[in-house]
Amino acid sequence: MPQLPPVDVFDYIVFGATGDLTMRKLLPALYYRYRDGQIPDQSRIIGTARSSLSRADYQERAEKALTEFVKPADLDDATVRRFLDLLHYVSLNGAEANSTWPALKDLLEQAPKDRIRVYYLATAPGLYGQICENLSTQGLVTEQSRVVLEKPIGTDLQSADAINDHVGRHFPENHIFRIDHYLGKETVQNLIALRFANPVFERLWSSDAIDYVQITAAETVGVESRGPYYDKSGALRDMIQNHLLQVLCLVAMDPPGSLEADSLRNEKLKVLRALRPIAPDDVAAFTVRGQYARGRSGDNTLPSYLEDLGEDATSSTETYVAIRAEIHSWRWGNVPFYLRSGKRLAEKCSEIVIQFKAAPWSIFPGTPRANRLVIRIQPDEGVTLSVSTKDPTPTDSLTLRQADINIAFEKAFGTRYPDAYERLLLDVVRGDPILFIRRDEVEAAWRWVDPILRGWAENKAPLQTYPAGSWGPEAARALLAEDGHAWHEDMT
Ligand SMILES: NC(=O)C1=CN([C@@H]2O[C@H](COP(=O)(O)OP(=O)(O)OC[C@H]3O[C@@H](n4cnc5c(N)ncnc54)[C@H](OP(=O)(O)O)[C@@H]3O)[C@@H](O)[C@H]2O)C=CC1
Ligand SMILES: O=C1O[C@H](COP(=O)(O)O)[C@@H](O)[C@H](O)[C@H]1O
Repeated sequence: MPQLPPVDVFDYIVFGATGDLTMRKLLPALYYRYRDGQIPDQSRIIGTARSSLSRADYQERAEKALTEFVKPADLDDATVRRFLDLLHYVSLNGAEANSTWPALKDLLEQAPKDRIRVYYLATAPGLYGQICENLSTQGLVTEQSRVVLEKPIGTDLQSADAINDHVGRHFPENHIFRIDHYLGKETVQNLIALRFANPVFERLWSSDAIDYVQITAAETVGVESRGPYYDKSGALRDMIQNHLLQVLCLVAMDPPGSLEADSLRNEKLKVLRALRPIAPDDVAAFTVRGQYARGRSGDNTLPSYLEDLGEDATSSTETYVAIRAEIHSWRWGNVPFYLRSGKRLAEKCSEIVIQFKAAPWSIFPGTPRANRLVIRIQPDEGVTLSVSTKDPTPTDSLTLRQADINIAFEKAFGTRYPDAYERLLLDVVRGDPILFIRRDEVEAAWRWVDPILRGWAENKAPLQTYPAGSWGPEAARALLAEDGHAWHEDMT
């Protein structure tokens, strides 16, 4: 594999450094980039959180996280030791301008002033504005500083605006990196290549040839230890407002003029603004919200969401969403985009299904079958085009059989598929914003989501239940059946 060039020396300051995201995703991603020689040894990773820990305690936690979340074959003792040497820890309450900030200031000022600083905010979004204000008051925002904001930014348009305004008072827009890790997934980036480097697809990419589109992000895991966050968020804010809408933008946008960040973002924004609003009174017709009940997987009983939350919990938070979206544009008139995401579903699978229209007339026996393109985001990243071919079984007539043209990327290219964060974390150091979200995109996404949340809050769509380990509520099947369509797992 070609050696990637190292980035410039940097200080990565992670707020929320003891949390789930840092341990499960950020540290493993930085480890892989370090192992591959992309991170210079003089760089530092400075963890901060309120917990009182020594540097050695933090290094110990980080080592445990690497053991748990990096493939054993990729862990090499000497490299792990050298990586742990990059780590520092400062105990600090990001929400308070108290006496703990000077410790961070002292540490940062040990490095040359022009060193790249990345402030990564992996805390609850309600803290983003205050942390940035404190950084600014302490004189820690240098010309070479960037800030990374994790999703979801806010809980609705109003709170997102307030956060963006607050952060924007201390960092210029081109130094604010709003991360959505779905954009860092190889197969999501590959959508751009697939669509705009292969005219064979782009020429068919509209309502002329496409019947409908499905975008799914299904998880088998439940809410895990993130109950306190998730119960206030729910699947619509956690997955649809950001990840699925971003994927929808890449599927639906017009060709950007270039690979410049703003060129791409302008096209995505047009899609978000063309989404047909779903008014609170329409949520029953266009959305399904569900929560997992106790279910089964093989011989195992799977707990309900309420059991996962803990003793005596009550909640009407949705762990599943399905939406019939429409894009009001010349290209996509009359093409439904079905979006769905849920926890404790039957399979872990994120994919896009492009269902083409059938031939208008068939000279073959039986009902004509339409082509289908499936873009597998994860796992088993790849693309499958199903086509009709002649059935080779000797018969006296020419009958058809479905077959797949399949590319499994890892096998085809013989390379490991890096986790999305590996790419994105170093894009921030390089100052490359193409895979990050601009403020107006976040706002347009909330503008579409807010009325749905309002309709649900007014109980205009009942909360359905579904057994853990299933494909979600029956009502989600009915949502497609009304259009004469079916979810991928039900397609014949
Ligand atoms: N976990 C995931 O898979 C994903 C998470 N995200 C986003 O990342 C962010 C973090 O999520 P996650 O790691 O799951 O959350 P956790 O609850 O696991 O971690 C929160 C972190 O913030 C720290 N923290 C809390 N309050 C303060 C404070 N006042 N000052 C400084 N640090 C504080 C906590 O440490 P302490 O208590 O010691 O202060 C802890 O390190 C959220 O915005 C989430 O939406 C986005 C994508 C995926
Ligand atoms: O942002 C989030 O994403 C994960 C799912 O990410 P994936 O890369 O495994 O598909 C989800 O579990 C989490 O709830 C959400 O906050």
